[in-house]
Amino acid sequence: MGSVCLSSKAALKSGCGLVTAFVPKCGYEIVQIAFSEAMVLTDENEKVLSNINYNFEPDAIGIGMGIGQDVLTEKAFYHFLLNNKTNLVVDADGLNILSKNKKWFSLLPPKTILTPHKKELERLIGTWQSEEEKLEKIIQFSLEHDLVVVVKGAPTLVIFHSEIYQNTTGNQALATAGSGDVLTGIITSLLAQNYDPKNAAILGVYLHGLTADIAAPEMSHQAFVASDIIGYLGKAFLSLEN
Ligand SMILES: NC(=O)C1=CN([C@@H]2O[C@H](COP(=O)(O)OP(=O)(O)OC[C@H]3O[C@@H](n4cnc5c(N)ncnc54)[C@H](O)[C@@H]3O)[C@@H](O)[C@H]2O)[C@@H](O)CC1
Ligand SMILES: Nc1ncnc2c1ncn2[C@@H]1O[C@H](COP(=O)(O)OP(=O)(O)O)[C@@H](O)[C@H]1O
Ligand SMILES: [Mg+2]
Repeated sequence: MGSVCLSSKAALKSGCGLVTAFVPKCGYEIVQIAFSEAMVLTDENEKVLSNINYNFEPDAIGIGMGIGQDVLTEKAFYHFLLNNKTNLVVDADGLNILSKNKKWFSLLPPKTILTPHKKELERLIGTWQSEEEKLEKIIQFSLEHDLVVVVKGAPTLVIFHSEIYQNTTGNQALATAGSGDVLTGIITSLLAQNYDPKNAAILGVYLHGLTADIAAPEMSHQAFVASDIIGYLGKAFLSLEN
């Protein structure tokens, strides 16, 4: 549930106006207490997502953080993809479920943003023997399914069709639990604010890293945790204006 709190808070503190978290019943109090600014809708199931539905049209959706891979959730994810037309960011176990059902790539809206770390990427596109082969496979994957791929790492790359953007911010302070969940919240928020998916990914990755560059000299790499990324977003946005 922590990953949902982190990505919801990151989204609201990246400038979108409203955030609704969709969680199993067990998550209702947790999210509302952890982050009262988020609205919370619950699944009918106590423990896992079994039926993803809501009666409003979000501007963007981020899905996958903390959702696990229960068979009920896989089925719910499939039905969600069948009906969804909203701009989408898929992360974490959302990526892992896609990797187990590769035919579902065709259900993703155009320019859907995927945010795999190295292991999630391997599950999506298979293994590679060199950096060149890895990039070729991702470009092929992006062209074939019209996807924006955020290749998380040091440095992070954003790949869209045959375009490769290398991020210039960030440091080892980001190697901490939940920092990817926060990144998904930031990118989803920018997508909801009408940034083109490629630019939402590029700007989101840049801001995410920038928080660590600003914070590390003030609080060390060791003591920096995912919530600090959220805490330093304001300074990161302000530094863009200089
Ligand atoms: N506070 C929370 O609630 C958190 C929840 N999280 C959720 O936990 C679930 C599992 O996420 P994980 O990413 O931990 O699990 P994964 O199973 O996707 O990745 C874990 C394994 O992948 C490999 N791996 C991960 N990153 C790698 C890298 N950069 N290079 C090489 N190998 C790597 C390692 O073998 C590791 O054991 C997700 O749904 C995620 O959203 C995590 O994001 C952590 C924080
Ligand atoms: N040494 C590093 N330098 C820069 N960024 C890093 C480093 N290690 C990890 N990161 C960043 O931290 C984030 C980790 O994401 P992820 O593995 O999904 O974390 P989690 O699932 O715990 O939220 C990615 O954005 C990655 O680029
Ligand atoms: Mg992650």
